Amino acid sequence: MADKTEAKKRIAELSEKLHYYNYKYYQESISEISDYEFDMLLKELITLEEEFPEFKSPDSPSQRVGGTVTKQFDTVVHKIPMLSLGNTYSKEELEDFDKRVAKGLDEPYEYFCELKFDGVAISLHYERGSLVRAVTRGDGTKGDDITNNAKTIRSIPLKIRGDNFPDYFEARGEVFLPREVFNEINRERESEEKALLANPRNAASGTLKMQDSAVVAKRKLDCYLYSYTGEDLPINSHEEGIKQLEQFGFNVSQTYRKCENIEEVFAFINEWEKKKLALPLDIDGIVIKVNSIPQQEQLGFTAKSPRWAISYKYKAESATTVLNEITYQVGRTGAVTPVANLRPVLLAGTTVKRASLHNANEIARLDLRVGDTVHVEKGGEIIPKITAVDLTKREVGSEAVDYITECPECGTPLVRTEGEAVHYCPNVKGCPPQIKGTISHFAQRKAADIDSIGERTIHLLYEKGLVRNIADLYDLTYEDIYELEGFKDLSTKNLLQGIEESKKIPFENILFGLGIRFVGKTVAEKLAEYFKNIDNLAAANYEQLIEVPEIGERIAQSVVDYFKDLENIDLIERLKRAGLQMEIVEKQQVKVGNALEGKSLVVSGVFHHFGREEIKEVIKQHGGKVVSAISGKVDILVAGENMGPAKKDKAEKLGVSIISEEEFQSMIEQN
Ligand SMILES: NC(=O)c1ccc[n+]([C@@H]2O[C@H](COP(=O)([O-])OP(=O)(O)OC[C@H]3O[C@@H](n4cnc5c(N)ncnc54)[C@H](O)[C@@H]3O)[C@@H](O)[C@H]2O)c1
Ligand SMILES: [Zn+2]
Repeated sequence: MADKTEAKKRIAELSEKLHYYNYKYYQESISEISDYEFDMLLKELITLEEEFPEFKSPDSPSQRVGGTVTKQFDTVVHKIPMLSLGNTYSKEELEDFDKRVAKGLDEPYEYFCELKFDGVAISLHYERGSLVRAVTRGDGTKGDDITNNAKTIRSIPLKIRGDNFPDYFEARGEVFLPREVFNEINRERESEEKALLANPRNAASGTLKMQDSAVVAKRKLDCYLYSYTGEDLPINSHEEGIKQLEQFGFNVSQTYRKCENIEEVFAFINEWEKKKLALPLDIDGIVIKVNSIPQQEQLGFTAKSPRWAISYKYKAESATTVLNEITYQVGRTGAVTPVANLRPVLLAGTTVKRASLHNANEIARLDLRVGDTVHVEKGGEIIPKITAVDLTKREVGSEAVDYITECPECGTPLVRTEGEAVHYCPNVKGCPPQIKGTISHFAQRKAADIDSIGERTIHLLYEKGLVRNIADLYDLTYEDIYELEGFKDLSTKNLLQGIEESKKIPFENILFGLGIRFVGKTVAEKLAEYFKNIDNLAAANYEQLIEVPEIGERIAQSVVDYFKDLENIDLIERLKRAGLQMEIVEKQQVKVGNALEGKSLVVSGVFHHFGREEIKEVIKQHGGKVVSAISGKVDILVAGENMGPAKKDKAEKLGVSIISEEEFQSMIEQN
């Protein structure tokens, strides 16, 4: 692009776009475009700015770390800036990097390679061996003080191991959400019908900026450290820093490798491209660092990143194909999901024919039309998605998608609640996929656990008219099942056995299995524990329901609505008669010690070594009783981080003894 005016215009355009995506990404933890698309826009900007330096502004996205500090936390100025990393998706550019290093040093050097963990950067400050502060990267020069949130991460040591440490140092690394935990959170959110979290990185970033550390603690974040930083530290190489972090007791991922030359780096890259799916967390590439610290100093920094390091990013695999048709799926709750039916295309080793489109907004955002040529991408996720439309290939006369107005399965007009993205079929009790979905929801492992009944069997039972709701399962006879296609004596007996076994399943699981809207597994447990049996729960009114800890308005209303429906009451009567568990069985307490015998305790705040429920359990195991409110009858208040001052005042006034988590631990360890 030689034209000056055009270049100026494009630079302004790119800068504005990148500022916007940065804002979304760092402030709201939302990715509106893929990282690859973002990086390509940034690359275009850098190239243009090199050609036309007169248009490069000091606050260009090419010159600064993308984040900022927020108002909700105290601001901390970094003693040593926290920078970004240059990145590339191409091996040629990596070779160019190696050439620049060779030229800049003019002596032998080696690399230290690490995985590029896809999370959020953090700096942990240690004074005389104790954690005093945890800070986000922010804009690179100053970040947010998120110490309380970081302390909920159990692998971060509050005190480091050994006694040979500098007065002050920083351990820098990446906070992340393990993929398993992420999936678990989303399964839970799905059953509560909350919007799903987009990916583990954005979820980790959103979590770290939450105001309530107790909620953060539940999210089970983890952290890998990869940099030992400070002034005049007694180390000569990055490798020595890593070893030092390990000795201090930090969580260092055992995936790094020292490489003698760029060929070994390439081997490392290729190896992890295959192995990365087996890791407990997502990585988006490899970080290559010059190992020697004096050499790092010699190479120095640009405004935004070190010259002695670079990240090689794995490109999410993508392909181009044609959108043949949009079909619509109806789920258990009646939610309608549009599905893109594609001309089959090979992507990341599998043939892709379909991609999820989420909802009507997504179709509008992509401005998708039947017949369009589209880009599909498969990142860490299993289900491919459409990332963009190739407008140059759009056929003339193509028309915007007319979203369906009636349920494709039962013909009922769809509804869309104000402010919600999703359309629903309201015919809960008559819409086939909703009925079948309700039954498979009930049969799942976390609910009634009838593993001998799969989707296919449910379909057959439905088609034969044998099952219209979950209570019908308990009326099934040997003959009913034996006559189903594919069933023999043994499989029939197995299915009946599975149904019989479900009568022993605890009440809280059955309650979850009923599929009351917004009542996920955790909520069902809370309700069961509080109301003890189904009759109490059915009799509870809205006010009583929102009294229950962690039960919000939406859930309370949904429970009230459920039990108002006489068909549901009838269903529950039938389940009771069939012999299902409709009340909780109090757990037998395992006795571990008697240090707290006869004492009443209140727990408050966030704990480092225990989860909230866990500490209550431990108290009971040692003979203590857990109560929820401070009163004159309480003996001990176990105070975690971030305990409310009002609670503390009250406890002091009433003469309740207040102990720390550490004191609590030594109390119970004494016997
Ligand atoms: N999709 C979007 O809308 C959007 C918007 C803004 C940024 N982004 C993405 O974020 C990138 C910019 O973020 P960035 O400036 O943090 O750069 P970066 O994430 O590409 O690299 C720097 C970061 O890598 C992390 N890291 C992980 N493992 C590391 C290791 N072993 N050693 C050192 N650092 C390690 C650190 O957090 C460090 O801050 C962009 O390139 C883009 O891919 C995407
Ligand atoms: Zn329907």
